[in-house]
Formats: sequence, C-alpha cells, structure tokens
Amino acid sequence: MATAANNDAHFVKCLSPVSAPGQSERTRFQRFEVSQSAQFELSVQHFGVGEFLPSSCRIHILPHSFITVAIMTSLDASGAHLSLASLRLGEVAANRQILFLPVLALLIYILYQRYVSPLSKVPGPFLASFTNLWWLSTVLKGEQHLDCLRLHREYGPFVRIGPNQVMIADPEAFKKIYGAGNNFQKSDFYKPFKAKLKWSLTAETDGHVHSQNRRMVSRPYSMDSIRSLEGFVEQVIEHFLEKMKPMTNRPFDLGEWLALFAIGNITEISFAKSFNYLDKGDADGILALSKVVFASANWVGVVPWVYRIHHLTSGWTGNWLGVTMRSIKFRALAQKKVQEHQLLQDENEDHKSILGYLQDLRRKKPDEFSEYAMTSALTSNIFAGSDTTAIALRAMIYNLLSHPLYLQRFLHELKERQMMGEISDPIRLHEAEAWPFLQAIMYESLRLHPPFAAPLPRVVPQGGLVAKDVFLPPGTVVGTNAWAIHRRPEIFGDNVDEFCPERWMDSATKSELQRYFFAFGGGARTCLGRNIVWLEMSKFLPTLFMHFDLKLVDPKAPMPVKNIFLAFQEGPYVIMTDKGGE
Ligand code: HEM
Repeated sequence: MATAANNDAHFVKCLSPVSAPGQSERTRFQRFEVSQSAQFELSVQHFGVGEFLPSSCRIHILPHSFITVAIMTSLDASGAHLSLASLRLGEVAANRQILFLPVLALLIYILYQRYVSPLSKVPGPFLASFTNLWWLSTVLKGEQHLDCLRLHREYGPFVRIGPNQVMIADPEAFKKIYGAGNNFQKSDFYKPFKAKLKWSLTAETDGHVHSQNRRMVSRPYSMDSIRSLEGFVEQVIEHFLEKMKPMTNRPFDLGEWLALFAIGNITEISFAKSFNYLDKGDADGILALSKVVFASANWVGVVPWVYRIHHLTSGWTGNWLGVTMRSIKFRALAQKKVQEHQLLQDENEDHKSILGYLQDLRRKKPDEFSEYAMTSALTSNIFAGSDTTAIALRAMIYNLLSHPLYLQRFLHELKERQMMGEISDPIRLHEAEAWPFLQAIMYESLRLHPPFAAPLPRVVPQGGLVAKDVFLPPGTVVGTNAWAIHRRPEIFGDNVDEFCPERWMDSATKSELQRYFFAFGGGARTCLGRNIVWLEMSKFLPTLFMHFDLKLVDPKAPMPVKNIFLAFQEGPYVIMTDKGGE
C-alpha cells in the first residue's frame, strides 16, 4: 500500500492540467485522494500500463488511463455531484485511449514500410512508400505518361510508387519481366476489367487459363490469316475517303473521324458487318462509354479493393463502377452482332472475318470453345482495338504534319512508288511492308506516343527479381510504362524526345530497338491484334495521303493529351484539300 500512496502523488499532479468544467482544483484533489485501493491498481493493469510511471512521464497519454480508473473508484467513495464531474474526465481519457492505439499502429506501419520492408531501399516519394493513395492521386491527374518520366528522372530506373509496387524503366529488368516464357503474371489491377466475365484474354490473371484461351483463338490474328481481312479494311478506307470529301478546305477535327474509322474497321474485320459508324457517328455511345470504362479502370485498378466492394454490393446497389460496363455493354454489342452473323452467307477463305474463323472453330470443337468464349473474344476486339488504333493514327498524322521535312520525304516517296507502279490504291499490305520509310514512321510514332500509357503491372514470381543491385521479393507488383522505356537514351540514343524515323531504317539497329518496343506490350501477353493494327495503319496512312493534302490548322500547337490509361489526344485539327480536285 506504501507504493500505492506514492503513485497516487503522481496521479494528482498529473491530473491538474486537465480541467473538469465547474470543478475547483481542491475538489479534484480530494476526489482522487480517495482512489487508493486494490481495485484501482487492478484497473490500471487492465489498461496495460502495468506499473506507474515516474512523474517526468506525465505528459504522455498513459497517465490518463489512470484517470479512467479513478472514476470507477470515486463512485464508491463520493457523492453524486463529484461522480458526475469525474465521469466527464473519464470520457476525455477514454477517447484519448481509443485514438492512441491506432495512431501508434499507423506510426509503426509507416516506419516499417519506409525503413524496414524489403522495398525500403527502392527510392520514391515518401508518401508512396506506405500508401497507394499517392499513386492514385497521380493517376487521377491524367498525366501519368509525363509523371513517370519525371519520376524516373528524379529517382532512377526503379521507383517505388506504392507500398508493394515498383515502376521500372531499367532495360535489364524490363526484359526479365516481359520476356517470352517468363512467369510474371498480371496483377489484381486487371480484375475490374474482367469483372464477372467467365472467359477473358486481356484481363485474365491466371497464366495457365490465359494461355489455353489464347491458343484457342489465336489463328485469325496470325499473319497467315490477316491477308483475308484486307478486303474488309479496304471497304472501310474507301468509305472514309468518301466521307472526307465534304470536309475539305475548312478546319475540322480529324481525330474524331479517326476514332470512327478505327471502330468501323475493327467491327467490320471482326463481324463482317459494319456498325456503320462513319455514317451514324457514335450514335450508340460506345466510344463515349469506352472512355468512361478506361477512366474508371485507370483508378479502380490502383485500389482493387474498391472493385471487390462493388462486386459484393452490386446486387443491392447496381453497377456504379464504369469499368464494369466493359463486360456488360461492350459484350451486349458483340452478342448482337454474333446473332446477326448467323444470318449471313458463309464467307470464303479470301474474305473471312474473325467471327467467321471463330465460327469454324466452334463447329470443330463445340465442347471446348463455347459461344460465350467466342463472344468474349470478340468483345475484346472492340474494346482493345478501337481507341488504341485511333490514338496511333492521330500520333502518326500529327507527327508527319508537324515535321515538314519528313512529310516532304514521305510524299516524295509516295509519288515515286505510285509512278513506278509499286503501290496500288488502296495500297496493299505487302506493298506497304516493302516501304521502309513508311514502316519507320509508324514505329517512331508509336515509340513517341504509345497508346497504353500506364505501367502494365505484373507480379514478381517465386525467386524474386534481381536486376542491377536491386532485389524485389516475390509478390512485389512491378510495371513498366511504355512512355518511359521508349525514352531510355541507352536504348534509343540521346535524341529520345525527337521524332526521328531514321532510327528504324537500319535493319540491324531496328531489330535491337524492337526488343524494347513496348507499344504492344510483351511476352505471353503481347497484343493479340498487333498484326491487324499494322494492317490497318499500313493501308490507311499512305492511302489517305494519296487522296488528300493535309496541313495542321496551327502547326506549332502541341496536341493536348489526357491520360486515362490510354493517352487520348485532342485533334489533330487539320485542313484538307482533295488531290483529285486539283
Ligand atoms: C495501335 C493499336 C493497339 C495497341 C497500341 C495495342 C496495345 C496492346 C497492349 C499494350 C496490350 C497488352 C496489355 C497488357 O499487357 O495489359 C494489348 C493486348 C491486347 N490487345 Fe491490343 N493494341 C492495339 C490494337 C488491338 C486490336 C486492333 C486488337 C483486336 C483485334 C487488340 C486486341 C488485344 C487483345 C485481345 C489483347 C490481350 C492479349 C492477351 O492478353 O493475350 N489490340 N494490346
């Protein structure tokens, strides 16, 4: 009991800065003198204090747990008035106690993430080391293609952008992550894209399931099959040229038309039945919806738990996340076209749509390849192949028009090839492939402006990732942004920010550069539609310039870009003249 008396002295001093409204110093003093009892000590232990602290510690929160105990004892010893006053003090103390533990836990978490965790040695912004909210706020600004360049400049090729996430622009690590046969699977970032779909390619995170799915549908996307799609592209190009005639001799946004061309093209190739976008515009709102889906996926993927909450609650709340519309509206569109296609005559081998190929597959393997899977594959085509292609075409046209010397050279070679009878109208794929400068323009434009403008996140497998002197443990989410790897001087030279198609003209250098060309992703997850896009771009670009002269309305103005996972540009605003009318 002697110890208790000493402790009580501390307790009284400790209380004095805390004032109970309406109570005098003396009243408080008396009240707590009563509290020397066995029950009192027991209660202190209940709050984890264990033993009394020396008076020098009294500013800490621990003495307040002491106060809470005093209230309990004062109930036996004092009148109603005093008990009420003590109760107020007790509440203050209890609130502080409640706050204290989470604050302490948070502090420990922050210190651990920043100074102890396996990623603590990877440089990056302070906030990013312990919360994904920092990266989320960066993403929401809509400039992550520029932010990633700034971050790599500031912190080097490895930047920690989240507690468990590292953005990488190191060539050696890049090859390990995205190299063929490497076992880096897609991260949870992709889960919202998949939503409730039972079959997917782009969004499938299970590597085994993905490779089965991909093997099943890959034939129509192969180079061998691509030539039978050429006729579809020609139909859409010719229609586009017709639509451009009334647009001549006045400024207009060519970008909007390129978006209609791109979706018109991929739907024609996919379903052999145009959705007629070039005539009706975005009447069904699919292009507008696509932006909603990308913008939503862009941030939800950073905090995938938001999607999990949505998944659990959507039965009551409905679909309130834009990203889920991919598996609903885009799929519904594909479904409708699949049904319409059943009414079409059989296509022949020289003019067969992707749906035609997939229908053949279904006839051969009805048990392995369901109609559901087929519709999902076609949904991917619309979603993955519209905006991406439009962005690529915008970049190519803008780069050509804003570099008069390259434009001149391109037009000169075009004319020469026409005069030599080396190219048709519309140009054929093999003719375009044999034109190195055209190929170089396409590569260089996609190097400078890759449409996918976010790190493509993968999970480090067993064994971890070792590159340079950095070790990243299994489970770390790593990702490279094409904008960053495409601007590494050690790969592309010192003039990385310049539009310089020549860098792709030498075949030996070209194949080395292609190893780091990331516009179409890499490894097992490389773009399935890559050959199709190359077909579209190779045919469209020269054919457009065969028929029209184009110039930028304001040759010095850069194209504004908004990054919502894809780096969407505005424009280009052009004035076109019909060459046929000269
Ligand atoms: C310029 C146009 C295009 C670009 C820049 C592009 C780029 C990409 C990229 C970077 C990926 C990998 C995404 C990732 O790893 O998360 C990808 C995947 C994919 N792309 Fe494309 N794409 C384009 C056009 C197309 C077209 C026209 C189609 C359809 C015909 C298509 C279908 C797909 C599919 C199905 C995947 C998923 C592949 C898989 O995971 O196995 N893409 N694309």
